[in-house]
Amino acid sequence: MALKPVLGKLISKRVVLASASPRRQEILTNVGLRFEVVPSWFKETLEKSSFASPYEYAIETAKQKALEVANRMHVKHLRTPDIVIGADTIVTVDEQILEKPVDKQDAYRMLSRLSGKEHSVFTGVAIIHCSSKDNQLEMEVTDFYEETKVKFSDLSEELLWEYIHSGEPMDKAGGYGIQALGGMLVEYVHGDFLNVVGFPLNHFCKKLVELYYPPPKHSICHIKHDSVPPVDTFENLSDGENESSNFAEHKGANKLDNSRTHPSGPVYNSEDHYCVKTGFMVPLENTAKSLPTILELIDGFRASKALFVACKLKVFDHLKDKGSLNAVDVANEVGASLCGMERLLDACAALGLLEKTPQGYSNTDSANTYLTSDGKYSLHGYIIHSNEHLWPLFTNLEFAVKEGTRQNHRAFGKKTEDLFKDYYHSQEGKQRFMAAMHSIAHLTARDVATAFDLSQFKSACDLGGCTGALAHELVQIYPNLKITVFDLPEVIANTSYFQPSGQCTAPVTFISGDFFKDNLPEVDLYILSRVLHDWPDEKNHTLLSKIAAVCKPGSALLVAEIVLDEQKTHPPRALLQSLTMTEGKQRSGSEYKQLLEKYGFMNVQIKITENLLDALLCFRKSQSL
Ligand SMILES: Cc1cn([C@@H]2O[C@H](COP(=O)(O)OP(=O)(O)OP(=O)(O)O)[C@@H](O)[C@H]2O)c(=O)[nH]c1=O
Repeated sequence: MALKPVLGKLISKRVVLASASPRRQEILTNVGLRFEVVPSWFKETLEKSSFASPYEYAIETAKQKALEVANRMHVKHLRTPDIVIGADTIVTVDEQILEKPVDKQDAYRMLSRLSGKEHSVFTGVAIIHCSSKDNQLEMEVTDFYEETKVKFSDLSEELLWEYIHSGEPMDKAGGYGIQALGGMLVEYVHGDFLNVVGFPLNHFCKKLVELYYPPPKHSICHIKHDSVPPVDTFENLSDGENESSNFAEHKGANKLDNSRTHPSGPVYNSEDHYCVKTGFMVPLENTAKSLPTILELIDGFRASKALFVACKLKVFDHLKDKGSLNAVDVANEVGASLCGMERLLDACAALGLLEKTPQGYSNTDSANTYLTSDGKYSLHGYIIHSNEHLWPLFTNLEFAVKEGTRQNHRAFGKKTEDLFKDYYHSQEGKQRFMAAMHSIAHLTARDVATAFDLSQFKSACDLGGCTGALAHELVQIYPNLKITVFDLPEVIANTSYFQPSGQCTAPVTFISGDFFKDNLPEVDLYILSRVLHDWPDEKNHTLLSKIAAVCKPGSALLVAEIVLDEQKTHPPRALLQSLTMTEGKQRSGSEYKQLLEKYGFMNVQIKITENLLDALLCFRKSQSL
């Protein structure tokens, strides 16, 4: 299938997936779609009895999820997205709609209803095209649904509970995940498997074909018995010499239907495809589903380096201050050659980081937010660290893989310990390292702080809390919390630069110490953010034993780390990070649980936040170890 023409239509657009579902993100990423994830805040509380059929409920929920995100992004003066995609998956059995279970008992009720029976999985999808006129948001909604039938084997009580205790059912409609352990419960699947997983990719692509490649009038036909238009392949698509394939220009000809995908709607007939043009087309035999991803991976390093250099030269900072500038001005501001700067600016525009107009170049909203050194969620520090520290390490990745050791000696001519000392001894190195840590901590702080309700805790200590970014967020959310940031003296001495302005910083105090050696304060809640993955087992043993010794029964430990899925293949960021780590390691949810339980921390709860860090909360059990 030549997928590129259809997905290629979205390449220059700002596509937003209004979903927190990691499965949806993965399905769309796997086919090379580039999008941002903005989970919807729409509560799934529509009155089910007011819908004539379950799929109408799923479509309406999907639509509301996407509308909420489109409106929120517009109102917050972020750049209005071009396309917002929302989806909702439900399971229906005996005319009942099953969504995500609220607790284990609920999961039990759902799974025992599904046992031995065939049920339907519906995913409703809404694609919203947005535009902004006079600051008014205009939206055109296209929606559709897909149904897949699934049959479960008879499930014994034992198997059912074992499955529930695996934790898998909790964030999934119907209380199962067909893509993982839940697959073992399934006798057959009739229809699109990915629809069950959470996103009907095939139907989605067909819908895009309908929207972006409307048929010439003579090819319109009506079909009778299918909710899916009969476009069997995407290969014979072209931009058409006289046929614009631009969505906006075609709205009239092939008006977006705001209703269900209806059997009698205008659709393609697969035999009537028109005008195959060269250009964007990739011959069928040379193309593969994964080609866009592979090409992106091949070029990924160029994009990263272009971003790093633009940040290092403070291009985004200059553009933020000056508004729109031409290449000559930017080159002069940063002391670069004109021809080099022109190419860099064009590359940044192509990557969607800058806007290019006849007047010059200007920052996109994302660049202002993330890439300037004083942006609201500035990643500048992390980008500079990536350029100066991680890039040289990755250049030596081949040696790291062959030798199984960190490559600091090759990358920097220094052993790891000496390099670390250097960091802390040179003011520049220290600030750079702290700025990198601060970037990530600040960006993730809200999601980590709200992953669990922490209002019961009165005192907390963030061990290795560095600049206090998480601590400051915590005290904003939990005004009764007093929190201590505990870190090495050389870190604490440099925290003042990172303190938030306009916020009362009194409930956050800083203590110097080495958490491997010094006494830890007695508090209700200990926090380890991005610590455990970094150290070898012996060091974690020392640290967790010390926390366990001082932590009173009922007190808790909050851990913020990337939590791998049980197959340890997701999220890719964590696995790529591991490539240059040799002492520590990334862990799955069950591995963290096991580690924490070993030190007497029970009731381990895990929250996958969809941000760069996930969160785990556990409580010190009452009897001593
Ligand atoms: C049947 C089944 C469902 N799911 C997941 O169930 C969630 C449904 O809930 P939702 O309300 O549609 O989505 P969400 O996860 O709450 O995300 P959001 O879009 O933000 O509402 C989605 O995750 C799906 O993948 C699986 O992963 N595997 C399966 O076999």
